[in-house]
Amino acid sequence: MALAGVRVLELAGLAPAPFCGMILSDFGAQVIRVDKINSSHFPMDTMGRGKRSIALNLKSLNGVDILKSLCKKSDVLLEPFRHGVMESLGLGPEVLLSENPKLIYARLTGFGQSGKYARSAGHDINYVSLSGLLSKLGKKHENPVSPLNLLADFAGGGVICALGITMALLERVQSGQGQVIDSSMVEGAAYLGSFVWKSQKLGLWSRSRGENLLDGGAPFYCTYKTLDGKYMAVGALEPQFYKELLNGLNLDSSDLPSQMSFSDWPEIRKIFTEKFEQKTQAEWCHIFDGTDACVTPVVSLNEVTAHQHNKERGSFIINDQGEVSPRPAPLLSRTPAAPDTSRDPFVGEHTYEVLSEYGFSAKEISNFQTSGEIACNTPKSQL
Ligand SMILES: CCCCCCCCCCCC[C@H](C)C(=O)SCCNC(=O)CCNC(=O)[C@H](O)C(C)(C)COP(=O)(O)OP(=O)(O)OC[C@H]1O[C@@H](n2cnc3c(N)ncnc32)[C@H](O)[C@@H]1OP(=O)(O)O
Repeated sequence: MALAGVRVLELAGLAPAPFCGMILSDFGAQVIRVDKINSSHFPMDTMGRGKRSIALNLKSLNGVDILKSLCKKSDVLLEPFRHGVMESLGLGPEVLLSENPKLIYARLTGFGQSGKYARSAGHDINYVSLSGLLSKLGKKHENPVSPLNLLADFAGGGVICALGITMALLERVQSGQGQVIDSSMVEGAAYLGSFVWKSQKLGLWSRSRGENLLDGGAPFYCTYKTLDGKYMAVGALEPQFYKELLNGLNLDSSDLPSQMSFSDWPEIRKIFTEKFEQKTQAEWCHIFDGTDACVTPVVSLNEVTAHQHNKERGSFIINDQGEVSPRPAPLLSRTPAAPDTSRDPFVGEHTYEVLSEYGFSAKEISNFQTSGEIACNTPKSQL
């Protein structure tokens, strides 16, 4: 796998850093999640795939020293706390990079390491709001709506941070040096939205929220309800594809206003709405599948594995517990990801194993455990 041999320490966090760690693990890195000793055995991290867990009390001097020892032999440290937390633990970048100049120290936060909000709490919706993008999301005359917590937490956070880490790993091959990655979800989300800024001159966003080409305003770029209460997604932007949409709907373009006449969009939408309500989703799929009309079914999470296209590509995987999840993307031809199919680790399940691997003696580990600086949980004790 592409990241085989890369050793990552991921300090346990909420959603973005666990996803970043899971990406690295899916593509072959050895990821050790560092949990608190008093966490529940069942971690909040639902993205522990392929990771091992150690439970370490970072509020103790020995706990900090253990983490420092692990960092000396690691390639990447991924930390998810607000600015200042690592410094107050004595684990700031200056300290860890002076001990291991090759370490890549990735800091995945909402607001970044500087600026007015750097020490403030926040969540995805706050980061997307500050990025400018939330102002563009939602329906006409309604409040902005956040698209689940996908945009900042996962796209602008987990994925962008993983990109930063892989770029830093690549650069390190030449320079032999690590570096600090300041991955702000506000900036990551905004960066993903570069098209929104850079396409303003095309007039794509000149109207109010929900009235533009790609924000639900256009009747040929939105969803429609079908006879059986399901939905179809329509993305027939270009005239040649729009023509195919009209063909499928059995409409004659000469009976309709022009595609790009903004003022006629409500009328066109009404006609399309009435049409789509006349057939079931399966019937529409039968009509549109294999055409260039850019019309697809809105598939639910439960239906996703059964869809023929996804099936043919094996786009979703099932783990040993029968849980469905997306297969890691993208597909690398020679060194594809090979996601682990076993269950996620319990908190502290691998403390003993990992500390032994990193050179601690059985006696030291036992002493740390007795003094509450680490916790070792065995799978047996969880049953
Ligand atoms: C009814 C309950 C409802 C809860 C439901 C929860 C469901 C979750 C579902 C996922 C939701 C995802 C949502 C939408 C998100 O947006 S997640 C993204 C959140 N934001 C970020 O990750 C950005 C960066 N992080 C942060 O800003 C903050 O960590 C936070 C998320 C606001 C949380 O703040 P807070 O809990 O105060 O933590 P921090 O200030 O970061 O400090 C962490 C404290 O924990 C300590 N700590 C850490 N590891 C250890 C350890 N191993 N051992 C001992 N202590 C440890 C740190 O030292 C620090 O302690 P202290 O400085 O506070 O004393």
